[in-house]
Amino acid sequence: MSIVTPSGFRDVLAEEAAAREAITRAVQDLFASRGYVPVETPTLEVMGVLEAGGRVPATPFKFFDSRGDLLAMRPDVTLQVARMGATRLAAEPGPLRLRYTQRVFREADSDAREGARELTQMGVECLGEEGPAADAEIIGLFSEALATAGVEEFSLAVATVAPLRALLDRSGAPEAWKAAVLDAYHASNFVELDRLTDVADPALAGLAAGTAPAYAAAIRALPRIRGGRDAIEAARALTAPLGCAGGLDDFERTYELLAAAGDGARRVLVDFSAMSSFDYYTGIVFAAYSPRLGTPLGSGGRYDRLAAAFGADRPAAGFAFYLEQAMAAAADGDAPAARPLRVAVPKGALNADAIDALAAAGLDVTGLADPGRALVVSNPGVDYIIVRPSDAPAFVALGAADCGICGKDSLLEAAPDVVELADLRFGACRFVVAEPVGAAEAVAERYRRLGSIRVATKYPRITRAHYARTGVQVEIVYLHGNIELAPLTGLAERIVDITATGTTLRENSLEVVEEVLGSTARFFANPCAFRTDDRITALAQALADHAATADYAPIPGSSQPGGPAS
Ligand SMILES: Nc1ncnc2c1ncn2[C@@H]1O[C@H](COP(=O)(O)OP(=O)(O)OP(=O)(O)O)[C@@H](O)[C@H]1O
Ligand SMILES: O=P(O)(O)OC[C@H]1O[C@H](OP(=O)(O)OP(=O)(O)O)[C@H](O)[C@@H]1O
Repeated sequence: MSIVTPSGFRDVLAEEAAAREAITRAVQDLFASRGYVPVETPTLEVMGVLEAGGRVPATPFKFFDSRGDLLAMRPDVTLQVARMGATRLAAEPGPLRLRYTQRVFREADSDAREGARELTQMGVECLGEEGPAADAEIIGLFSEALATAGVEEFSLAVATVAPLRALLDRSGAPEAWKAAVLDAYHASNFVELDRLTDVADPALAGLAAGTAPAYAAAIRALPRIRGGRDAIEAARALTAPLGCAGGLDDFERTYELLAAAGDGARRVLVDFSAMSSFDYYTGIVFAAYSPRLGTPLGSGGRYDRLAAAFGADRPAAGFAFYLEQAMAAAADGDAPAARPLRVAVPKGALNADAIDALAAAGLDVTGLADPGRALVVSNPGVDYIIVRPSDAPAFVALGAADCGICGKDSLLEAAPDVVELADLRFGACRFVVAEPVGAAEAVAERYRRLGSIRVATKYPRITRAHYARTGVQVEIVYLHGNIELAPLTGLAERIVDITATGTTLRENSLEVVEEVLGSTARFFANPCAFRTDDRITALAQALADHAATADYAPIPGSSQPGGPAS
């Protein structure tokens, strides 16, 4: 027997437990003073209830009970409160102001780190109220709660989903295109959003058929709008001519109420990219970011239609934040505002072009091309962190770097929570499936006989996704390099690997049997850094401007110069 806690779970000892208790009491007292009453929700929820809300956060613990119901340990409390409001509280006239402190169970944030799987959420839900005053109450209370928890430095990125929903509804676009746009929004993938909204591109012929170009252009521009009241004006100027500005008047009124409350406006940043990973929100959405942390403190929004999914129509809004995140953000340390921008720079094949691009974007790259054995190069205003390209996503997602550069292949493989900001167009290569020349019959025979083929790769996630799409059974052999060796030595029948010139395949008598995807280098940022540090947006723009004029080789075999990955 191993005498340890399960992965991602831990004991909390007295000193920390006392601090947690004090913060919890202070925050719950604040909620109580505003008329919120306590509720508790069950640890387990029927999976179908969680799924009724749309996208659910990954929950690591799902199982069938003795009655055959599929249950999950709650990954979120809002869905449960909406269910409660639509069932046992359905007859209560309301408005209902509910507060809670609950443990939630989540899959660790990334493959790169085995994080906590049990976290403490504190939050409120207000059922039965709507309009700007109700929205301002919730956002203002969120700000006060974080301050009460000891978080001094944070910003609240606030938006409304109303204009995006209206643009999508009126765009005339096929459902598949709308779903792809929402996915790009949810993933904070500006590069993919730009690709999808380039509806004149023949490559999108089927997916975007019938999409009105003016709506596509507005959908592309909207998430780039951020600022104060001027940002609301800009969103109105963009969407009103298309009849999609509904909801912005209320949003502006909410902003005014927050501004009148003083503290609110100092913290609030209007940012139309601030779409949460949940898609049940119908009006305001917001998330709190600390410049000290790589992941948000918490988030919330208005979800008027969620209760309807459970059979009762009732407007609702709320928020929740993580106690553990608030305590980490409140910890002492250097004020990050004054620190240099930390950029993860790939060594290897992408290094020289990355340095040229950063120099063209105006950064001081002195010493970066020849750092010797140094792994960090510090110049005025910027620290370069020299990483293996496949590690760049982890450094940025976990907040050790503010932003970075690596191939789209490395991003797809790591699937990190980052904001993909620019296609830098260098490092063009393509992923292919290859096998020894003349082996086709033997591979087909093996598949007939055994029902699967062995595929060697350095990219198991990309490979698994490709075969899931094509419906072929494979056994993945994970290698770290010289993948071409696998079929030559009998370790596997095929490989999934990068090719650029095709020389390596040719010299090892391998031929391409399928195309998987194309890849170019990307500039990407930590979501918190992106929303708290303006230098990142400026750098992304400068890098994109440079990429637009630079003369890079296109993705081999692609008609689009430096074209995007699929
Ligand atoms: N032959 C190639 N031509 C063009 N681009 C390439 C080629 N091979 C790789 N790339 C691109 O350059 C990136 C870095 O490649 P490099 O060979 O430096 O990485 P690596 O040594 O394999 O590092 P890691 O093991 O961290 O992935 C790849 O992720 C891909 O985006
Ligand atoms: O089509 P080509 O221009 O010949 O390029 C293809 C080669 O480049 C990459 O290897 P890399 O240099 O990254 O080494 P690795 O095998 O160690 O990953 C890839 O894995 C191929 O081996």
